[in-house]
Amino acid sequence: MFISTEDENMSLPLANGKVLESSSPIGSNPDSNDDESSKEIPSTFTDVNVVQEDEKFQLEQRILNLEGEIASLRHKERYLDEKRREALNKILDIKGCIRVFSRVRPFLPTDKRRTHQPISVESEKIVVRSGGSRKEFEFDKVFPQESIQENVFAEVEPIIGSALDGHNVCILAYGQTGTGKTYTMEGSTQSPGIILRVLQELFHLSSLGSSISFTFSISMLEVYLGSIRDLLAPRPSSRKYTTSRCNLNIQTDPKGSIEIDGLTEVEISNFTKAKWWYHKGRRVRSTSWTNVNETSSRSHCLTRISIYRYGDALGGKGEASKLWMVDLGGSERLLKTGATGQTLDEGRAINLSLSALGDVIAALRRKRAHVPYRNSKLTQVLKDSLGDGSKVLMVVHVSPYEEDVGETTCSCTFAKRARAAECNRELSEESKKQREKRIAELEEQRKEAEAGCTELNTQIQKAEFLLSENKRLFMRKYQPLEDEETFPITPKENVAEVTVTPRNSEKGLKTNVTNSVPRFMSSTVASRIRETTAEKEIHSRPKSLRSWARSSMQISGSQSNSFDHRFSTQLRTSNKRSRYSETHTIAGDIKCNDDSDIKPSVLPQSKVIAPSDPKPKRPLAHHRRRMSDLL
Ligand SMILES: Nc1ncnc2c1ncn2[C@@H]1O[C@H](COP(=O)(O)OP(=O)(O)OP(=O)(O)O)[C@@H](O)[C@H]1O
Repeated sequence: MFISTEDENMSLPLANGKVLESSSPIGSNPDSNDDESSKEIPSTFTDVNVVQEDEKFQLEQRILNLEGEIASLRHKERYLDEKRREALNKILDIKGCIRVFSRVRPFLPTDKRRTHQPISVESEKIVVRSGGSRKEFEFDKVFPQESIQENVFAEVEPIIGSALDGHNVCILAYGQTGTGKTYTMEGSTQSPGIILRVLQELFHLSSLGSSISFTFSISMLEVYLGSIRDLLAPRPSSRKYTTSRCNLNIQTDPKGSIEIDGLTEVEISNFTKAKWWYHKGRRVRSTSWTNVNETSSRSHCLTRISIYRYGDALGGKGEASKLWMVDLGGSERLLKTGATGQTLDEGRAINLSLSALGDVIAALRRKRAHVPYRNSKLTQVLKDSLGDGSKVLMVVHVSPYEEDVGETTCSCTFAKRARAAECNRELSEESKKQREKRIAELEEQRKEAEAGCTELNTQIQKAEFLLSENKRLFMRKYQPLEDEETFPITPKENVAEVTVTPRNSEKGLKTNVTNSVPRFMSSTVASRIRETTAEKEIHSRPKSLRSWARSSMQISGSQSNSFDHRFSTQLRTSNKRSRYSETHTIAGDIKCNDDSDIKPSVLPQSKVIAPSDPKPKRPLAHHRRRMSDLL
């Protein structure tokens, strides 16, 4: 509501919606013709000034209250989110940090060898019968032949939440060659496998209302004959191909985090782009024909999704985690596969690294002081995603055929080594029941906390909307001239703009902004502490994460979601500009038609490239060859 003063014809908001009816000066005599009185400042002005001051104060107060309310809601949200994460973590810990599933491949329509089936499935057990002997192998979950991709994914799904919560996660497909590892991980067009479903779920979960924002990026590599190859590097036609794609080095930072030198990393902003990049990478993977599988994978194919979390709910801190999805090369009896020459070498290399993986997992399970990661490239790459605090899920694939009983037994024995110590097998029936009860309780707690977080998030969004409206009103009324140019950008947004300017100028600009603003706009003690802590963390952080974390720290200073969005856009645009030349060089001849995905931070040891035209091109098949080619 506004009133007009007779003399100045200026509009002013009335506090608490009250209307000042009279246009005559309050407290003065309207009939008086006293000349002196006309020389004095009319009391109307004084009253109007008082009203104006009062309104200004009230508006400021309202803004401060809203800020307080938002801070308190965020605090509650953080608490509930912590509870949710704790409950999920406990559930996964009870279930085992290394979980092992088994999937039995169905008979294929093309196969006639169905005479006698040596494998049977009994509640989470695989029973292998051969030559009068009977062996039982217990798993956390067994998928019989008739299982479909959805059944498998339903069991994988909870671990995705863990990855989003900041844990490193590793999903591995293990098994004899031709038993369906690639089918499980990659699937077909009609029945997509774990990788695409995980990607879809990541985008889905991250889009649900939360104060935490996520960015994802994808990298793909294969461990081939003991060396690491970048599957998303520029095309083979590029001159840089040989040097950039092959034999990458593995680096460990002081905190034990693993980074691969020069590995291409692409920011994926949506599922379609993620899918496109994944298909691009997998087409380059080395495959070959063997007696056992027409398109046998000759390497271990690793897909890494790097997850970056940031937002106020994390108290201004940014976090990064990795989600590895690994289609291991098939363990094989070299005689049986009919491999010779290079294919034989590939088979040997695969077997050696699988055995190294088995040793690592067994050492972790037994909590040995020494874990032999260094014995293969595969285990070196996965080092920080197999050990402490990580969640590992292995799907062991077995063949339904009689003649594969030997390999099936080997695979199941491998799985037995890998299973967590606290697996069901060692528990009595009573303990199992208690364990299930505890899991149900925790699941209940997790759901409650999750619902609470969603509710709080809605409240925060409402309060943030009111806050931004009140701030706009304040700016319009009381700072119209000096802020005309920047309006409707709030002071926080000004701070955000500072993040994209060189670090040297940051302080000065921040100080200026702070000095010229009303008290609700200057940082509170809490926010200053938060910023200082975040800054300290950034400087103690590995170099690779700093640039990103710095941005996220300042993002956390924002107070509205819409602002977060605008800020990210600004940041991206800025990063895009500053890295354009780098992107261009690295991407080589990869065509960029949408550079909005350029990663907001650069892991210095990795190449970051802009996405290409999302129209899949002809398979590159550079390493693809058939046995016939070798003869
Ligand atoms: N659950 C399944 N349902 C239908 N077909 C399957 C299933 N599992 C595997 N197959 C089929 O079996 C064949 C071999 O599977 P796949 O290539 O996935 O095996 P693999 O274990 O990855 O082999 P390798 O280790 O040699 O790469 C493929 O034709 C695949 O489509």
